[in-house]
Amino acid sequence: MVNLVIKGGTVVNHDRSFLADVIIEDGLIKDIGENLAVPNGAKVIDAKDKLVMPGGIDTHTHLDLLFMGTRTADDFYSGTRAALAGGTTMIMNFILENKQIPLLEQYEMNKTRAEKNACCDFAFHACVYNYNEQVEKDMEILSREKGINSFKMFMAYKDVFMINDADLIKVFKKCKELGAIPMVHAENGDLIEEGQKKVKTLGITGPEGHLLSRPESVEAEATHRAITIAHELNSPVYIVHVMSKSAAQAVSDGKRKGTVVIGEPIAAGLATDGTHYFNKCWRHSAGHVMSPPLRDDASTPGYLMDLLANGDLELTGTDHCTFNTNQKALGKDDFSKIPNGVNGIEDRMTVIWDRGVHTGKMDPCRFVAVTSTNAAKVFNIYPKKGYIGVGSDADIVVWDPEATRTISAKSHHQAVDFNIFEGMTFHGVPMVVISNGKVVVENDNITVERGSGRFIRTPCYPDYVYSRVKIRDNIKLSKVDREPYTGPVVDLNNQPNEIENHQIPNSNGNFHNRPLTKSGNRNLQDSSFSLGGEQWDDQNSRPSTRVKNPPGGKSSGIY
Ligand SMILES: NC(=O)NCCC(=O)O
Ligand SMILES: [Zn+2]
Repeated sequence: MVNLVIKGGTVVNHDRSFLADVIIEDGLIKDIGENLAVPNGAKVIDAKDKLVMPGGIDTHTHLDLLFMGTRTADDFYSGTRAALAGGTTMIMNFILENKQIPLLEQYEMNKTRAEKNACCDFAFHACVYNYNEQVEKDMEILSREKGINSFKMFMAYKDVFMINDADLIKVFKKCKELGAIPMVHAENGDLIEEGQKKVKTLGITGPEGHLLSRPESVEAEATHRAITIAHELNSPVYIVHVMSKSAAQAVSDGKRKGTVVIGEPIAAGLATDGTHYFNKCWRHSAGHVMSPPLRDDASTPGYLMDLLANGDLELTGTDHCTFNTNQKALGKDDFSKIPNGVNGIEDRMTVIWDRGVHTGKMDPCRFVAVTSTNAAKVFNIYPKKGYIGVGSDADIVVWDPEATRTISAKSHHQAVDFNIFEGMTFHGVPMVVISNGKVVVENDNITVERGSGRFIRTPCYPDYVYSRVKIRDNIKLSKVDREPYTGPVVDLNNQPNEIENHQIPNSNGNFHNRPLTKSGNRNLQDSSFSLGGEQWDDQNSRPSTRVKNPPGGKSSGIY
């Protein structure tokens, strides 16, 4: 393999940055230091005034996915090529096939496709739609033998992928037993079904119906539910694509309560918004349809970026799931049939640099953490990935922080004919991208090799996620030592009839629900309201019940 030397740049890791040269040999980082000698025959990359950072890890992609009746525009080749063009050197794709196909078979199908076509390294998350013995067995094999440490469940897509709460809890428990990470798509699928019916009844068929039928509260409720389940089980939980302020707030609150919750915003949610659903152009509007939807509150992207900067949100993906306009058009007369998904695999790094670092919200080290290192830690592949250190994989991006890029579907490398960031100019551009020790992007020239990407196994029990869980599991609840109760115990077989005891007819023949007090008076918790003006205890003497002067004074008006 050709050796490389990156000369004179500023190495940026998640924890510090420093001036250094980086020597790469056989796909690995061989040495890091100032003024290193250039080995014979090595190619030199001038990184003066540039940043040398770990290549991005996109935690959430859907390449080569058959979804809502049609296959994504980007497959493993075009998708990973575009990823590299944008400075991302590893993707994590969802195994999401027809749920009738056993999970293990789904895994083999995806692995074969990716190994043949991917140009950068890849890992997988598996999806689980229900729980039974077969699923349990497959989860065990996937996590113990096949290198999968994450399982996603959909709380939405009713009758397609949606899992019920009882099974969701079982999968969480199984994940915990295996040291895997339960991930959730958090939206309330039942409420979405109601929302879609309601919106259609109003005659709304266009893409705005997508947003209107999936309001923020539907996302926030499911996010809160998933975090509550995790909290009660002392399990970690990973919330994919946090799209709204209130869902993000649920993640923040969960963290404050001590739940091990990992929140993943995506490029789309960090730089554009749901006002596009109201655009007069159907193509434009439908091009933004994804789930959960972008929010029509224009301050949401900035809010999500704030939380990404302060640590409440942890890492970033794209949910890259692209459909061309003629595919989106499957829903031209019914918004609920528009294939869900948007682009981002190529755009994410630039978008986050611009909206995160260029705005002063985060420093370059935090940028590295949220685009690469934290993903490597969460999925247990750090410091092989996500780090510029001796022995780490040579997945590196030489970054120009000042250069700008104007995004357009005409010039991007994603196979889709639409880009949600069309015409937007962002600061921060990859000048050189190195994948597995090879230069694959240099000044806009892309030289990738189909099938060169390797499958990266993600081992169970990542410390970053599980160390707190393990400690807490050892903290046992202790009982209170006390003298046993020796007094009488009521005999349940010898009770007066409950109905006779509790329901007392009033003079109208209606029933009050509470028994008399010990002194024989009406229980004040019981309503004394009667339309007839009569009270069931009218015959008993009561302390003054007539109010001559009502609060607020006597009225002399007519009313
Ligand atoms: N997100 C989306 O709109 N499409 C991909 C499937 C999913 O993740 O929900
Ligand atoms: Zn997704």
